[in-house]
Amino acid sequence: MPHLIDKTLPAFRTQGVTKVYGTGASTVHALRGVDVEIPAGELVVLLGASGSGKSTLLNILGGLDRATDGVVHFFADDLTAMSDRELTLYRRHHVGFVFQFYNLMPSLTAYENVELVTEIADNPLEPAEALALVGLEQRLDHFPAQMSGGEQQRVAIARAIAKRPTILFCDEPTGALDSHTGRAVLRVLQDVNRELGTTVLIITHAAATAKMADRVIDFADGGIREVVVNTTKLSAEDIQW
Ligand SMILES: Nc1ncnc2c1ncn2[C@@H]1O[C@H](COP(=O)(O)OP(=O)(O)OP(=O)(O)O)[C@@H](O)[C@H]1O
Repeated sequence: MPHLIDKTLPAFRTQGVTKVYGTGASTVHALRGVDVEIPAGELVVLLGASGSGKSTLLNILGGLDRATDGVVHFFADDLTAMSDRELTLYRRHHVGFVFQFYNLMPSLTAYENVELVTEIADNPLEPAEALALVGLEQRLDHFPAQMSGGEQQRVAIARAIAKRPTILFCDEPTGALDSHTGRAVLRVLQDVNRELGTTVLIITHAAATAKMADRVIDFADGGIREVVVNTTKLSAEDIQW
């Protein structure tokens, strides 16, 4: 699989992406023909009611799942034409994930949790450097149980960015956090986008998060209801919810 990235192309272009789960009476049409472009380098927020298809699209863009129909381009590469092996390489080289629950190894320190990834990546950040980027340079030797929820989520972000992904996907990254801590986590995601140039996609139920985005994609019933391109953006600390 070629890994040359043509910066003149959008990071993602989808055409007619559908996803159908199940068969017969239990069929669910999770995506009903999604056409969307995500320019490289943007911070994009996906909003929409529960069950509207946001996570399904994120999982398809992230190579965790496959579309039932339609085409997904990642720069010049067609993800929908890739073998399972190629999709694994795509995830390994280009994609970082952050989820609502941090999924850290409880028996490993913050440093060791990040090191698990850097040991198998090409040209990674040093674990200490990744942890410093999320403001945890003082917590390298702490175990998850010794850290707050917001700190654990920042370790999870450090782990995701340590392999220098092209894209960082975040599914409800502040869902388990109070608004003050959530803002600190959003600030880190904003810094990753600005300082590393990583394209960042955030799914959230906190609609105010849209104010820090370059682009807001509003989902409804398996499709895109509206895409708004913001002319001005707020800093994460100025967001209220
Ligand atoms: N593995 C699966 N098997 C069957 N149905 C599924 C599966 N995953 C998702 N669905 C269904 O697909 C639809 C879209 O789900 P999805 O998780 O993408 O929505 P969402 O917008 O991310 O929701 P939420 O905000 O609650 O996370 C829902 O009706 C859901 O029940």
